[in-house]
Amino acid sequence: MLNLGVNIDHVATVRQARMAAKPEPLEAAMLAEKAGAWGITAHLREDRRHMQDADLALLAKQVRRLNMEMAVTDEMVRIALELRPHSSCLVPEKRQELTTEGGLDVAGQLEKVGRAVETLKAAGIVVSLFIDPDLAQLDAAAKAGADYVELHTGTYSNTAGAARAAELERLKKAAEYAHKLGIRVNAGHGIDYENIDGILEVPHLCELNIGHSIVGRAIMVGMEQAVREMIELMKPYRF
Ligand SMILES: CC(=O)[C@@H](O)[C@H](O)COP(=O)(O)O
Ligand SMILES: NCC(=O)COP(=O)(O)O
Repeated sequence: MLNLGVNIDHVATVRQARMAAKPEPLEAAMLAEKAGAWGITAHLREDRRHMQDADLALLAKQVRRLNMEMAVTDEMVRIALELRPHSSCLVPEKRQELTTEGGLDVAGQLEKVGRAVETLKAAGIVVSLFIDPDLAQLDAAAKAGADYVELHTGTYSNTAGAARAAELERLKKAAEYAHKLGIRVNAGHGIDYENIDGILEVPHLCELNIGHSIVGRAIMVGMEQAVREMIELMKPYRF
C-alpha cells in the first residue's frame, strides 16, 4: 500500500500573504485526513515564510501522523523534541531559495546529521532524511541511522523527455539500493497529477509526500476532492 502524506505548507502561504487568520492549515489537515491522507507534512522553515510555530504545535496535537520537515539546526531539534511529531524529515534550507532545491548533504556532514538523528530517535520520533537519489548519500543515511530516506523527486519533476527518463532511472536504482540497505523509502517534491505516473514505477516506496500540486488543485475543487483525486492516481502501485 503506497501512502500519501499531504504537505500543507502552502495553505499557510495563502494566509501569510495577508498575515491573516485564514485559511487555517489545521482545517486543511483535517480535510486531507478525512479524504484518506495517511500523514500530514509541515515544514517549519527558519524564516517562517509559511508555517508558524503555533501551526506546528496545533498540528502535533490534532493530526494522526505529523511529519515535521526541518533543517538540521539546534533550534529545530529543540522544537521537535517539544512537539514530538510522529516523524521528522531533515531537509536542507537556504533562506534565498524559492523552494527546496535538492537533497540534504548527509555524506558531507555525517557527524552533525547523525547526532540529530540519534537525538530525535531517542525521543521516539521516526527520522527521515530528504536526499537526492545518490548512492553515496544513501550509504551516509544508513550510517546516520535514519529510519527512512525521502528521495528528492524535484529534478524528475522539473525536467522532461530524456532528462526526466534518466532521473527516473536514478530514482529506481536508488530505491532498490536503499531497500538492500534496509532503509525504508519515501519520495517527494514537485509530484503532481500529471507526472505521478512515472513515480509509480519506482519500487519499494512507502509514502509519497505531495503538497504544492494538491493545494493548488484544492483552490479549484476543495481539499477533500484534491486529495481523493491524488489517492486514486496512486492506486495502480503494485510493488
Ligand atoms: C523538502 C521538500 O521538498 C518540501 O517538502 C519542502 O517543504 C519544500 O519547501 P516549501 O514547502 O517551502 O516549498
Ligand atoms: N517533501 C516533499 C513535500 O513534502 C511536498 O513537496 P511539494 O509537493 O510541495 O513540492
